Amino acid sequence: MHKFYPKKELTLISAPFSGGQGRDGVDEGPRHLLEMGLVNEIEELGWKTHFDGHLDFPIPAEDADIGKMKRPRYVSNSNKIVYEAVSKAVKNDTFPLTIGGDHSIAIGTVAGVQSVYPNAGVLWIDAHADINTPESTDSGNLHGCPVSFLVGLAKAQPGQEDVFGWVNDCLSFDRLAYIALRDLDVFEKKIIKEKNIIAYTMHHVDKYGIAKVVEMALNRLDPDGDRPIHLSFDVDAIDPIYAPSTGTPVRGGLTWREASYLCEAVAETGNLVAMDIVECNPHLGETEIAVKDTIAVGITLAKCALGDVLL
Ligand SMILES: NC(=[NH2+])NCCC[C@H](N)C(=O)O
Ligand SMILES: [Mn+2]
Ligand SMILES: [Mn+2]
Repeated sequence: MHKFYPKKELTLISAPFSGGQGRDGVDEGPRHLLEMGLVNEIEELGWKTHFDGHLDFPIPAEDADIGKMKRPRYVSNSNKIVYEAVSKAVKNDTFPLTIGGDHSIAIGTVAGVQSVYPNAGVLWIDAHADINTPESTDSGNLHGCPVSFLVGLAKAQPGQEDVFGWVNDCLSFDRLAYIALRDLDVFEKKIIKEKNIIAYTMHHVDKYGIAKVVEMALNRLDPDGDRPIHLSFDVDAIDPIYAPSTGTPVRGGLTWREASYLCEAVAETGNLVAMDIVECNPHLGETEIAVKDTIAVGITLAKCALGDVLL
């Protein structure tokens, strides 16, 4: 029996949002995941699935940059909607599986889970750390910043409109762990070291193997084995050989099986309470097969995390 969701019910939250970065198409990710049979695959694993349709994110009439931040009001308002959907799902004792959309939507998913499980740990699987602050970001793209809002590093500057004021430092540094990192900005490296954030790069995956890395990450994130775990999975953690259709691909990533194993191992803890699958962009990719592969790996990750076993 599932520790947190004994009814084995799931709410599929579709967040077709692309405002956290500049490339069109990532908002089409959810539609492709659904068309390739995501719901059916989940239900075959015995999860009763609720799906109320795609979330709708109104575009603000006025949305000037704030400092370097692009589309700050759009990102903030949309995340409030994601937050409500996720916290409602958890309160109804249904597993929130959120499909994006770009990774900025994890502001809402993590804050939503934390509102019900304030001791939950977050496993952030990504080539990137997404912990830039509105000051440290080079790109101004908020999908590179969600973690900084969650851990309270991002603060509105004097005289600036505080559009993200509602995200109140819900995550402590010791309840965050990274796996698959390989493309960090200077500030991100500095803050990970300074705050002693649990972080396993691809170097560690090479050195210890994925099984040991997941074990070490979980032991540090959840020393007593009783913490709810939120898995936030950016498909660019996976090598572009397997998942090419994503906005910021980085070579040298997880293999298909390493990514699947990671999800299986998290499922085995029985403590998984929420999952995000983000950054599938069906507009990117050289061929139709490239797009299909990327969507297929997204579906595989969900299945593995929801308890699918090979035999
Ligand atoms: N969720 C992502 N794919 N993030 C990529 C972030 C890239 C870069 N670090 C930035 O701040 O813009
Ligand atoms: Mn990311
Ligand atoms: Mn990434």
